[in-house]
Amino acid sequence: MKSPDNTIAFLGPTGTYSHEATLAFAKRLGIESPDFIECTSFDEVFDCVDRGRCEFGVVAKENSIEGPVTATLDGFALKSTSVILGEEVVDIHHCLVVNPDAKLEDITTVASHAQGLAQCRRFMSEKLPGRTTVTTSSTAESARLAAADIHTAGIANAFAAEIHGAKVYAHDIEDHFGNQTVFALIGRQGHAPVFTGTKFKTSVALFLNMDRAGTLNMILSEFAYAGVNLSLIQSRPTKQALGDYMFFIEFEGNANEPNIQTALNCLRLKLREVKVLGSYPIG
Ligand SMILES: O=C(O)C(=O)Cc1ccccc1
Repeated sequence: MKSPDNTIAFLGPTGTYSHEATLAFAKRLGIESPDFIECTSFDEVFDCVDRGRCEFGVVAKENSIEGPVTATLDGFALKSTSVILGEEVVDIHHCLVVNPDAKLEDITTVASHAQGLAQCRRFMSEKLPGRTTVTTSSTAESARLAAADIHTAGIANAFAAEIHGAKVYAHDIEDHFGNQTVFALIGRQGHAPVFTGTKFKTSVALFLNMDRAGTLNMILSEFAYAGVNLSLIQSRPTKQALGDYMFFIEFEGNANEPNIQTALNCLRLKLREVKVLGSYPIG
């Protein structure tokens, strides 16, 4: 039986980009022999952490081509009580992976995680036009499918191809040079900080009272007045009613700094909820 301590949940199986981020976090945390829980979705990672099945989880937060990972933002904002403890940037180099006996003309279907498919649209329309696309739970899962079926190609990294028995047909098939994804290390609500640093970033989810003119302007003014530099603002539907949105905001600084506490307390007076998702070192 695994102990929750030193156990990290991530989007599996072995060979995903999440796995790579998880190994980097384990190293930074100084965990010598971590136990892992391989999940089939970011939702499941949140569940594992929220229910105390593991101490840590790893979720993809933002991609340089596709932008914020909406499943993760929704997890933080609407579902989970987990907090962000740190970030790790992973370089993403996708390969087209196929069964060792497959030729390109055998391929009728291209499978991958939604992020993988979205990051390789140009390659697919040039080299594999008109093929059926299938969304898999992860990139490494698509390598596993490709290894088992001569007609299915996957989009995954070379390590995933190697361990799941697929062959790399083409390297670096992503649409843009410098494709990177930021992963978040998460822990249960109230988890003590695990990383130290000099520069911090804070993530918050803001829920409005009602749809009123000037609310976004008011939110931005509080941050501007406190001299807080925003690095991300994203609106997401609350899923309560059409047109009902919340804001996911990230800014430089730590939630325990006085000017930031003042800004957040002012927002608490005017908004339905201010959920601090975590302050963690960057850079
Ligand atoms: O499926 C994976 O490997 C993941 O970790 C999710 C993902 C997919 C594609 C780019 C970045 C993260």
